[in-house]
Amino acid sequence: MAEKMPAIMKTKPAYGAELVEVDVPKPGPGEVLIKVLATSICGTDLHIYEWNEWAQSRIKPPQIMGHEVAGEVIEVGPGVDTLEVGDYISAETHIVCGKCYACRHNRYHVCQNTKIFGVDMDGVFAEYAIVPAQNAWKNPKDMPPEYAALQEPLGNAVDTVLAGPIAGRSTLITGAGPLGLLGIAVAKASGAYPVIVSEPSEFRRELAKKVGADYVINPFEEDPVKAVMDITDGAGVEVFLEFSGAPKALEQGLAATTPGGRVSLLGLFPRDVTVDFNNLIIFKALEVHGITGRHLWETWYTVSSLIQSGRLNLDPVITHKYKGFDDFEEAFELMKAGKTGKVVFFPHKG
Ligand SMILES: NC(=O)C1=CN([C@@H]2O[C@H](COP(=O)(O)OP(=O)(O)OC[C@H]3O[C@@H](n4cnc5c(N)ncnc54)[C@H](O)[C@@H]3O)[C@@H](O)[C@H]2O)C=CC1
Ligand SMILES: CC(=O)[C@H](N)C(=O)O
Ligand SMILES: [Zn+2]
Ligand SMILES: [Zn+2]
Repeated sequence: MAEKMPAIMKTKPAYGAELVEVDVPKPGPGEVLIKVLATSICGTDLHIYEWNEWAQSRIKPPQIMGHEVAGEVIEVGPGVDTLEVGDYISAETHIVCGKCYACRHNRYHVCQNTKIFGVDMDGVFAEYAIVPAQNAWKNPKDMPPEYAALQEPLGNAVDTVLAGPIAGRSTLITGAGPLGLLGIAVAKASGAYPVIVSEPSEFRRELAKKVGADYVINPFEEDPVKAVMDITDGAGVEVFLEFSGAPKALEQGLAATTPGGRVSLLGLFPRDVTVDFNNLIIFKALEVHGITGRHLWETWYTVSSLIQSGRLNLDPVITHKYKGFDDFEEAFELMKAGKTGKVVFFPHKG
């Protein structure tokens, strides 16, 4: 195996990233080295690429980017007895402590000492990468690597959609970015109907329909609340799933939710948000869930089963595939322009 490898690295505290040659890492105690078979771009990677305020407050360049991955174990570090060479794995990105109040209440997804790989340490946008053995998830051998890499964001979508009953429920999804598209796939696979999607990008509304949305709305051209009321004969939706991070979408979604309905909030807002709590939440007795990360490890079992069931319509979600990293800047710029669903890199050109 080569001693050097290409990697997409945040080399300096500024816009963009660089494709650089770095040493192939060695696994330390409790770590494995994987050959990266597929790795996909997350919205968080875009924040790091663009070097927004959050990224400036959290990322310490130089650092290899990326955290959505599928790979083959090629070397096992000292003390690792749960994995062996040849295992086909993906990785939970939250490295949790197991000791804090949250972890001791089985709430690992909100561990108070969470470290995230690809965010707080070198990630997986490379030909080889280090994964903590405690974060490895073993994949069935026949799962396509591009699906296996998507399990991490699919976990966010599963926790959002399945935070309450969904089968047979009318559902509004605001935001059909990569995560919203995965949310549509999970909602449809789980029996939601109708699935109504509010999304201003025409490109992404078309993707939403391909994934299985029953109705799509352009919130910049028509009132989504009125559209939802027309579709639901004035009742509103039973379930509102927020995947946009847009304050207006939040307000519209709450107004479109039927009294007593359920709300799951995954989208991250750019700033503090003002909401009419009395009339949009309290007097409607809405059930509201904040969603983050993935429940460890039950969400991974659910995601893997959903993929293996064949009921998740993932192919329309994966809009761009790249062999190697040479065109990574094109990939990031297309994603920034909202002209993609999920973007997947296959690092090895052979
Ligand atoms: N809570 C968590 O653990 C995580 C949260 N996130 C957040 O989830 C959200 C979705 O992630 P991505 O799909 O990657 O984001 P994205 O930014 O690619 O997609 C957001 C979509 O919302 C659409 N949108 C904008 N204004 C809208 C409006 N008024 N009504 C309806 N749609 C509107 C945009 O056109 C875009 O397609 C982001 O805010 C991201 O930061 C992502 C990962 C984990
Ligand atoms: C930080 C991330 O983007 C990651 N997908 C997560 O679920 O926390
Ligand atoms: Zn992510
Ligand atoms: Zn903890």
